[in-house]
Amino acid sequence: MSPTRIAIAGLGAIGKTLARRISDGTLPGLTLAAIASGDRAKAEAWLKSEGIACPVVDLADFPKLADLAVECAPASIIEEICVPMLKAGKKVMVLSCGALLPRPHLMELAKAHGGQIIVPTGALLGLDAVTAAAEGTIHSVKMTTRKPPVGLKGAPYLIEKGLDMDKVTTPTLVFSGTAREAAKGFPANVNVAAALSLAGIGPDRTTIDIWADPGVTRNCHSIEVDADSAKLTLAIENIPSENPKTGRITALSVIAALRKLNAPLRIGT
Ligand SMILES: NC(=O)C1=CN([C@@H]2O[C@H](COP(=O)(O)OP(=O)(O)OC[C@H]3O[C@@H](n4cnc5c(N)ncnc54)[C@H](O)[C@@H]3O)[C@@H](O)[C@H]2O)C=CC1
Ligand SMILES: O=C([O-])CC(=O)C(=O)O
Repeated sequence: MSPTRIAIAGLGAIGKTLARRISDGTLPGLTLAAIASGDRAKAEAWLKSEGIACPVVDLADFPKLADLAVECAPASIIEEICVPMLKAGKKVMVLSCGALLPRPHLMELAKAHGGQIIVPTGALLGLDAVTAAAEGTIHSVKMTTRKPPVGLKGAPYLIEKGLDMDKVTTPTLVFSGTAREAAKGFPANVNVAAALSLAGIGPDRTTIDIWADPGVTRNCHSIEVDADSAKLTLAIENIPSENPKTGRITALSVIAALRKLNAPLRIGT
């Protein structure tokens, strides 16, 4: 069987970890085929320093070079990454999944051309159980996120409300609303809420409270799901990566999902 060719869009905290792990050959049946970066020269210099041989290309070139593209770039360029791949009937693994909520046409494009959008569990946990519960009836899904203020800095919602994260000295509830509203107001901070909503009862019935908490050093998410099959109480404390907004486990979740693509034994839903 020929190897599955993987492209990476975005060579940041997640993309660099992926590039290292795919190129070192520890993921059977996968090869690193292409990378797209916001800064081509910087990307080429980093790849050289790591001894990774991989072309840096334009996003439009992905469909001819790769079978699956991992989107780990700013949410604002999700269309540029997904549209060419999906039109070619290929797969895209999307990390900026909050940006999927206002873009149902991307799912339609996947359906029309036989492509697929894969949202990995990412910085969260329990999406296996939530998707299983969704095959029955889920009554409610509530999430609480608690991050160090620096992990929320720059969010459009905070800027709009004039909330300065440098001035937060006590735990502060900065947002309470639906996953859809959270994805819009915090596009680089709570993709996890979007993933949870897509797994369960959708972005308008999934709710989230976001706390800026100077007392925590990790990105903490807790989830309560009430369903006719089970009651779930889930919690994760993510150690930040080189990007304080992004937990280290996110790239590992992508690697685990990629490993499952061709695995002879597949664990979990
Ligand atoms: N679903 C989940 O559980 C999680 C999702 N995320 C999301 O994943 C995405 C990536 O996260 P990080 O790696 O931490 O971000 P990052 O900011 O470290 O890296 C993003 C990279 O994209 C590059 N980029 C900018 N414009 C580009 C373009 N036109 N083409 C290609 N690359 C471009 C930037 O130069 C940067 O290196 C973010 O949207 C983040 O919010 C992060 C953590 C968890
Ligand atoms: O917890 C993390 O590490 C990242 C996070 O919330 C997200 O992007 O959704």
